[in-house]
Amino acid sequence: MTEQHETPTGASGKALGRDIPQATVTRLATYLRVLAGLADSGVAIVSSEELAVAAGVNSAKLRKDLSFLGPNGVRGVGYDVAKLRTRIEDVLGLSQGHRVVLIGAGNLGRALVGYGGFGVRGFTVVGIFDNDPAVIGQSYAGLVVRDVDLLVAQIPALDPTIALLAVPDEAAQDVCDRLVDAGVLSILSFAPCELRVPAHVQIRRVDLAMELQMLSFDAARNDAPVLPVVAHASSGRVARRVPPQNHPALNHPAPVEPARGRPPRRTAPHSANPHAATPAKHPGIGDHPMSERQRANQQAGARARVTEPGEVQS
Ligand SMILES: NC(=O)c1ccc[n+]([C@@H]2O[C@H](COP(=O)([O-])OP(=O)(O)OC[C@H]3O[C@@H](n4cnc5c(N)ncnc54)[C@H](O)[C@@H]3O)[C@@H](O)[C@H]2O)c1
Repeated sequence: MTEQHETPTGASGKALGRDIPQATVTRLATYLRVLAGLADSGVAIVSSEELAVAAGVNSAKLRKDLSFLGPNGVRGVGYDVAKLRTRIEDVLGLSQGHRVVLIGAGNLGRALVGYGGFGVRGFTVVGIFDNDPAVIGQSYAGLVVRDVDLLVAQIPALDPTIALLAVPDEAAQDVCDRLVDAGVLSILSFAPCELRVPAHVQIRRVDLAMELQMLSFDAARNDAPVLPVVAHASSGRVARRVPPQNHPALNHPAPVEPARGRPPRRTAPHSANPHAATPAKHPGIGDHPMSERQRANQQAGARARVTEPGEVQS
């Protein structure tokens, strides 16, 4: 995500009476996503190592991030998933949920309001505005598109906390000004142009073309073939998928001969060709019976990695 302007201290920092670095806020959103998955799997307690692995950060960074939330977790036991989730939601200002208005019911706008993931995360679209007579009055996601000329008059009743801007570039500043006049304090713009807002208004800009350019640059810099890539929507971090055989998790050392005198270690039968590229088995997984918690955590970790297999941070 391309950050355009932000107030120096986010709402989360204000809520705690202390500053939380923006990078930490971004990672908190990732932890929240992982915790939601753990909770769905019935996991009640999670260790910092498990949570860190599932979130794709090292555990020291995770502990540092969570230290901004005040006392959390029990040494040697872990974090209470439900409590930590509630705490992060509080800090991110998500506890009450958000009411969202969309301006621009075109290709992108309709896709956005049709995306079910916003509602699950507490973002409810409460109003849609457009200026095209052919679009006004149409229904999307159960909402009738309103005339943008009524925006300033109708915003107070809708009481949105966030506005999504999905209008063409040339209309973006005018609509942005109207939103500010109507008292909207947070705007997420998909128009790639710069927008001017007063200092008390937070605006973030999603410039997908710029994200693609950054990936292009990354590929050129590494003089590598362009590989499938993933972008972390929550963090703006860009990652490159690497071929599975290059994934660090598969770079296990070669088997070591058992020490003389010790009983040989039981291993899976070798393939006929000892040099065949069989996938390395992750130590520990499958070797020992797992507790319910470990199994749930493994699933959660796997799920978290499903969208990011073989990635390395660039
Ligand atoms: N579609 C994409 O994949 C995509 C990707 C990245 C960025 N964007 C950006 O998102 C924005 C929207 O793109 P799109 O493809 O949905 O465009 P679109 O033309 O399909 O939709 C734009 C909508 O905005 C409405 N509109 C125009 N002027 C308006 C105004 N003054 N007030 C209210 N509504 C107004 C139009 O009637 C239309 O319904 C653009 O700035 C575009 O650059 C789009």
